[in-house]
Amino acid sequence: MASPAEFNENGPGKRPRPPSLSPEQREEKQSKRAKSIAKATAKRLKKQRGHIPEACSPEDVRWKDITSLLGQDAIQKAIEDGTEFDSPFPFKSEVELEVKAISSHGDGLAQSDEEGIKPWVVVVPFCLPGERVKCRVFKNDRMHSQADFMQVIRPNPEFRDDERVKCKYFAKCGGCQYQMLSYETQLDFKRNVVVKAYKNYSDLPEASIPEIQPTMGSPLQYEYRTKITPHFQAPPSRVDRSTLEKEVEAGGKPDWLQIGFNIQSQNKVFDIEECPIATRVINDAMPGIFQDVVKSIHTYKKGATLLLRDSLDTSVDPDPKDTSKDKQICITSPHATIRERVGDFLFEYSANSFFQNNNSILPSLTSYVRDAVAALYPDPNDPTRPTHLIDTYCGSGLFAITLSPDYSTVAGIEISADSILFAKHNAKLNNISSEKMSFRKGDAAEIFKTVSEFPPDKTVMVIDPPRKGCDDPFIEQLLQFKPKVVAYVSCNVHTQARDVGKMLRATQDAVAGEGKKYVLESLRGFDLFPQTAHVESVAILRLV
Ligand SMILES: C[S@@+](CC[C@H](N)C(=O)[O-])C[C@H]1O[C@@H](n2cnc3c(N)ncnc32)[C@H](O)[C@@H]1O
Repeated sequence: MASPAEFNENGPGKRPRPPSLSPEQREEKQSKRAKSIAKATAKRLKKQRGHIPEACSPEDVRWKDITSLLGQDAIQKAIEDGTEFDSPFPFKSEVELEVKAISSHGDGLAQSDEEGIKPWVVVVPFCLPGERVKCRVFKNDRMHSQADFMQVIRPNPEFRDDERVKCKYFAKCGGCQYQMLSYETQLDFKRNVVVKAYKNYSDLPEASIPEIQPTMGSPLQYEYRTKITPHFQAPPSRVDRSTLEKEVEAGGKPDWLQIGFNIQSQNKVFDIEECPIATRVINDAMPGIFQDVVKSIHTYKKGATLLLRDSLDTSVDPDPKDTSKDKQICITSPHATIRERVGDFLFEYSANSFFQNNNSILPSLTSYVRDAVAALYPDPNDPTRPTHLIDTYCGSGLFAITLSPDYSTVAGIEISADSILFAKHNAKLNNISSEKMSFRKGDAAEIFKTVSEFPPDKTVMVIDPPRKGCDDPFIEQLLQFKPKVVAYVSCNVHTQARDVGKMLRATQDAVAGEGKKYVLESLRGFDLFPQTAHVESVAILRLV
């Protein structure tokens, strides 16, 4: 027999019908429900928004790689189910996974092969597609986790040969994760980064993107880096300064003092004795420089970053033609002047300002840009051949000076006052007259105010911005000025793809039917940083 609770006017086992609500009560109830849904949605969106990375940021580039591995359907389903943040791998769990792909930053993208595990990617450094790895999860994010590499369980011999690794800190240090690869494979992987960048960020039809050329390799694959910046932390507060002073005077090195680079994925420094990608003079100078830090560590209140830069000896008079007195030295003062040769040109710049960090590839890089533009005008008597060059984001004049033999008039612009002083000095050093070449300090977009006498249809514009790429006012003014050729050199192929896409699309829309639009003539990656996943890229655009 049914109990009173089970037996009611609606019949046995049925819930009692709630008393009917007045219209006001119903309205109040609906409004409460709407508010609570809005609050939950806002909370959820806030959580999600925190996870939506800025376009072209490293997180966004990684997300594109993850999306491509998981597929849009799996992501859409997880969003609909509200499970895109529910990791199957708890924090600190140790898991064995299959590496399915490599990200644009050189990390393995791994997945579980266990049945029933939801679509999820684990980003693991130091492993390669086709390998089985063991890793420890340290962060969970949207549809992916990040993990520390622990061990390769099943290597992929097609790619990996650990005998190739030259650095004793491999997999402890966060850098140089491609050392187990042949150099050929490193260049292939980097070419694929350029391919993906243009696919994901240019928003251009496939037909507008030329076949991406093989990545230009670096003549030196170790001992190439002309600048390194190891760092160390200040004495902990528990340490008594005078005891410390006595300890270091007696030749001791406190255990807590580590001078070097950060441990992979940690904010913790480890001691280094060498850095095989840094030049020989930097490695030779390193022990003495570190010893000076140890001796004076009691004087530091904060941690510090050291600067070690390879330079020609600047106590010798500079001579672009005479290399007989060239001697490499290691410079540590940020206020010193650094000197380098690039092909037949000599450059000087302030130690604390920008200069490319791999001198060995600079002649190939600069002559590639020069030749790629010249190749568009194979006939030397072609009256349409460009005569004017504008070097934007010019630093101390690298492209303006090395390309200058092909042009009658050259202008450069750069935001750093120091670099502009050196650009002017470098023009003189290389015997280029101030009538032919001028530099000014300012935001890149300001160049358009000063080049009114430059004929746009005979002007080549080099663009070499920082990682964030060009800002919109710059691109807008470039599109008004319309230089005949644009050579876009970039240390971030993703922002380059975005900017090149804007330039092509804008001219396509603005002058449809008139026949004046930018086309992408060529695209090529440059390996300025062998053993790392980083790639630079040169895009040549022409107005046709
Ligand atoms: C990637 S470096 C290239 C420098 C030079 N082309 C070279 O290869 O040595 C980018 C340069 O852009 C400069 N820069 C950054 N923002 C700028 C801006 N808004 N306008 C002009 N120059 C800028 C930096 O100071 C830096 O020298």
